[in-house]
Amino acid sequence: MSIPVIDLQGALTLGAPRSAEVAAQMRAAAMASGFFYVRHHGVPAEQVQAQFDLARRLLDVPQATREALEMHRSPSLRGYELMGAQTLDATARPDLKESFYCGMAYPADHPYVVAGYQTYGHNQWPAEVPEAPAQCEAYIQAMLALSRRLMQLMALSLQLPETWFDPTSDSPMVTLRMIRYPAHPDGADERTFGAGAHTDWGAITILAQDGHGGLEVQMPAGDWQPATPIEGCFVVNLGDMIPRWTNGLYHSNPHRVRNVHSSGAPRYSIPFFYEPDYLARIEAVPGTVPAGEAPRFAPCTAGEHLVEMYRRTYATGAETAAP
Ligand SMILES: O=C(O)CCC(=O)C(=O)O
Ligand SMILES: [Fe+2]
Repeated sequence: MSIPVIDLQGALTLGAPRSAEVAAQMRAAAMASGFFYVRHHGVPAEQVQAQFDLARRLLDVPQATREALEMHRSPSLRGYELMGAQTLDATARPDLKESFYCGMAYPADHPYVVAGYQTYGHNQWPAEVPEAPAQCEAYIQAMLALSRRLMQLMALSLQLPETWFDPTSDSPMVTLRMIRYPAHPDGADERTFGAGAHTDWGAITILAQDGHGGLEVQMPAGDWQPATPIEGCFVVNLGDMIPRWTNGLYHSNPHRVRNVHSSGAPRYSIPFFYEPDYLARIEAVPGTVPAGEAPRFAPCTAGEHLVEMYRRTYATGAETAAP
């Protein structure tokens, strides 16, 4: 089994002619590995390239800046993740990666910012990269539009009205992360990873990766397959909220990274994590719980779920954090 490429041409707007065909392809992928590539996604190649250039500048700031803007200094866990700070697979060594996190610029008087909900507001930007806030906000808006459309196609794939999930997206929790993986060390043991095996926690992840490769996905049979970079495509994968929403019909599969194919160069990747509104209730949608059976997951809010996942993978004891 391999990871399918889904062509979004003719399916990028509500009711577009290829929507049903694309929804059927999504359903098949979601019931298998929970991973697929998207082609003709509407985001210009130049914008993606510019984001990689920015990632390099953001991660090249002096170490003192990275430490001063360390993510746990921000109530919403935005800023720099230092090398080795996260352990995505609790049985492995700390991840060999560093990253910069940012999110949507919600205004200070937004009720969720006022309430102090994690992931709302409070970005930390390095003075060395003055173009970062505006450029990241534009990229986030492009990713958010694509995420919302993918959620509409997912609704369609579940025989629901295309707009079914729209009300859960009023004030979404979104995280943009720019990651750098150093070359995998020579002689590294089998417990060493750039990102240890994990499932994503949210709804949809849209990943831009550079040309090196290194991402591997665990297929339903248990084997690990490379998610080889494909020019012009994003990798999309489903996070843990989707099995909750679909009573386990759709999957969020484990994946991991080892930067072993880059001939010693660092690997950059830019995942965008789309999660619904903090207060959105995540429970099985109609048609997914067989008659006479109880739902497989207890209902929860999206915020409760996310906060718990950050707590589990960062060793700092902070109440809240994202893969
Ligand atoms: O870098 C990658 O290719 C994947 C990163 C990832 O899985 C994550 O940040 O959740
Ligand atoms: Fe991930």
